[in-house]
Amino acid sequence: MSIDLHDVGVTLAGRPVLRAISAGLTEARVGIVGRNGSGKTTLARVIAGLVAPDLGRARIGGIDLATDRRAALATVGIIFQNPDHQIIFPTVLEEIAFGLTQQGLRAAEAETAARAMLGCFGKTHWAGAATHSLSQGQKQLLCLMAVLAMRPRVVVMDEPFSGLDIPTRMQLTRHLDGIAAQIVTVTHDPDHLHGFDRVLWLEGGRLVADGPPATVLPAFAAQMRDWGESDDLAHLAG
Ligand SMILES: Nc1ncnc2c1ncn2[C@@H]1O[C@H](COP(=O)(O)OP(=O)(O)OP(=O)(O)O)[C@@H](O)[C@H]1O
Repeated sequence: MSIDLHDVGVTLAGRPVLRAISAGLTEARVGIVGRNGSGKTTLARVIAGLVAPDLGRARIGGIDLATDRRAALATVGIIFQNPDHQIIFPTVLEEIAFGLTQQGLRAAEAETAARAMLGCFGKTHWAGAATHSLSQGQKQLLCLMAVLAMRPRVVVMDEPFSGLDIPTRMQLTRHLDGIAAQIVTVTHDPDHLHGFDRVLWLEGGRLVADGPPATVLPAFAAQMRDWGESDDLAHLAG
């Protein structure tokens, strides 16, 4: 898929949060890095069609997802930073089946497809489990399965590893490695972007670097270290 961002600007509560972001993203794995408040989540939401740019335009495969919600549901899935903000149903099966019914499947078809998705991850025994009883890592995996069940061509993930212990993170990474969809991952941790094809670095809502991880990540890490060692809090993102 081609994610086309052309001069994207977003203003929230009277403040510019994204400014003149332009990029054509066709790579399979794209990372978005930046400090707290740099605009990463907002850009992820623009790409997922949840936030319409105030300036410029954002399209995926030529479709403007902010105005065509039906196309958005069929094309792109988003996994939020906190799975508790995403999960709404009492059981795992219902949670996965919901998106499928939204896409037009009958209840029985959706349930069959949801069970098949659980099977892909070796989790058929989770079907009747109460969603509130899952650990954070299990909830992240549930959100991933719920999104993948809808067969999106693009998956946007906002800090998918926050709050996960190392084994859970490794398991989730293995699952993600096998996914054919284009993945856009937001993170402030360069270590989470091994094997990625391209990295966008945001600072104060602007794109300050865009290129291969081997170029962008060392520069980003060096700048973060510099600011971390400085006592001048004027560097803090607002
Ligand atoms: N709904 C909103 N209304 C007003 N301001 C907002 C809103 N959402 C985000 N902002 C502001 O926009 C800026 C960018 O926020 P965003 O969440 O996109 O950054 P981020 O890089 O994802 O941060 P973090 O790493 O802390 O999650 C911040 O200054 C934030 O306070």
